[in-house]
Amino acid sequence: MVSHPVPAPIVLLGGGKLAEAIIKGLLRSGNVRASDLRVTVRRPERGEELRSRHGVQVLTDNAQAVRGAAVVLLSVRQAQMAELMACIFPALEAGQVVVSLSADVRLAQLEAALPAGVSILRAIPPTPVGVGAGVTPITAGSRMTESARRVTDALFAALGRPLWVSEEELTVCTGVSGTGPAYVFRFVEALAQAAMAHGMGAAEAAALAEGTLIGAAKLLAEPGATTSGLIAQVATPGGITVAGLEALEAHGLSRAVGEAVTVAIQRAKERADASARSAQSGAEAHSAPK
Ligand SMILES: NC(=O)C1=CN([C@@H]2O[C@H](COP(=O)(O)OP(=O)(O)OC[C@H]3O[C@@H](n4cnc5c(N)ncnc54)[C@H](O)[C@@H]3O)[C@@H](O)[C@H]2O)C=CC1
Ligand SMILES: O=C(O)[C@@H]1CCC=N1
Repeated sequence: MVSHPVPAPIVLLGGGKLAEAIIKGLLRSGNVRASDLRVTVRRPERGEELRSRHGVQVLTDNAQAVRGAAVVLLSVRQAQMAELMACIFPALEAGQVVVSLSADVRLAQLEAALPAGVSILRAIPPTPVGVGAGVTPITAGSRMTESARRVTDALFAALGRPLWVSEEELTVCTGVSGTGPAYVFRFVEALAQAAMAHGMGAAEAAALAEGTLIGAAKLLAEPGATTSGLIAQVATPGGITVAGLEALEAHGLSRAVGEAVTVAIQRAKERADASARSAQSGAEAHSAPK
C-alpha cells in the first residue's frame, strides 16, 4: 500500500506500450479508478482498444486532456515530444505536475518548452510496473514543488517502488532497469535455445526457461533474499552448477552485460543531445528576423 493517496485525475499523453503498462499497474493496485485515468491517442482504433480493455477515458485532444489534471505523464516518443509540449503549453496551469517518461529528452529541454509555474520531473518506469513490480527512477526538475514530489512519489509507489536519483543517474537507470526487462527476456530465450540444442522440444524448452525465470524471481522477492545466498542454494560446492557458472563467466557474461549497459547509456545520451540540438535550432529559426 502507498503512504499518500494517489493523485487524480492522472493523464497519460500517448497511449502506447508504456502507457498501457502504467494503466494496468494503477488499476491493479486498487488505488486508482478507471474513471480517474485519462489517456490520449492518435489513432481511434487504439483508443477503442484502451477503452474496452481498461475502461479508461480516451481523448484525442492533448490540450483538453491536461485541463484539471493532478499529474500529466508524457508518454510519447522523442520525435513527438516538441510538438506535444507546444500543444499543451497554453492549457497547463501553474501548480500542475508534468512527468516526462521519455528516456531521451532532458529536463533542460522540458523546462524550456513548458510554462514556468509547472513542476517538471522525469521518470523511467520499466514495463513490470504493469504488474506493480517495478522500481521507477525519478528525477526532479529545478522548479519542482514539495507537493509535486509527494504526488509523483505516491503515483509511482502505487506501481512498485519509486527511487529518487539525479538526472545523470537516471540515464544510467535507463540503461540498466528501463532496458533491463528486455535483457532478461533475451536470456530466457537463450536458455530455451540451449535446451533445444540438446534435443528438447520447443514448447518444453520454453516452459523450462520461463519457469526458471519466474521461479527464481519469486525466490528473490522473498524477504531477506540475496542473490549470493540464492546462488549458494543451487550451487553444490564442486558440483554441476559451479561448472555452468564458470562457463558463463569464461564466455563473457559480465563483460556482455556491462557492454549492453554502457552502449544503452551512450545511446540515451546521444539521442538526448540530438533532441536538444533540434529544439535549439527550432527555437533559433522561430526567433530569426523574417
Ligand atoms: N517501453 C518502455 O519500456 C519504456 C519507454 N519509455 C519511454 O516512453 C515513451 C513511450 O514509449 P513506448 O510506450 O514504448 O512507445 P509507443 O510508440 O508504444 O507509444 C507512444 C504512443 O504515443 C502515441 N502518440 C504519438 N504522438 C501523439 C500525440 N500527439 N497525441 C497522442 N498520442 C500520441 C503513439 O501513437 C503511440 O501509441 C518513450 O519516450 C520512451 O523513451 C521509458 C521507459 C520504458
Ligand atoms: O528502448 C527505448 O528506447 C526505451 C527506453 C527504455 C526502454 N525502452
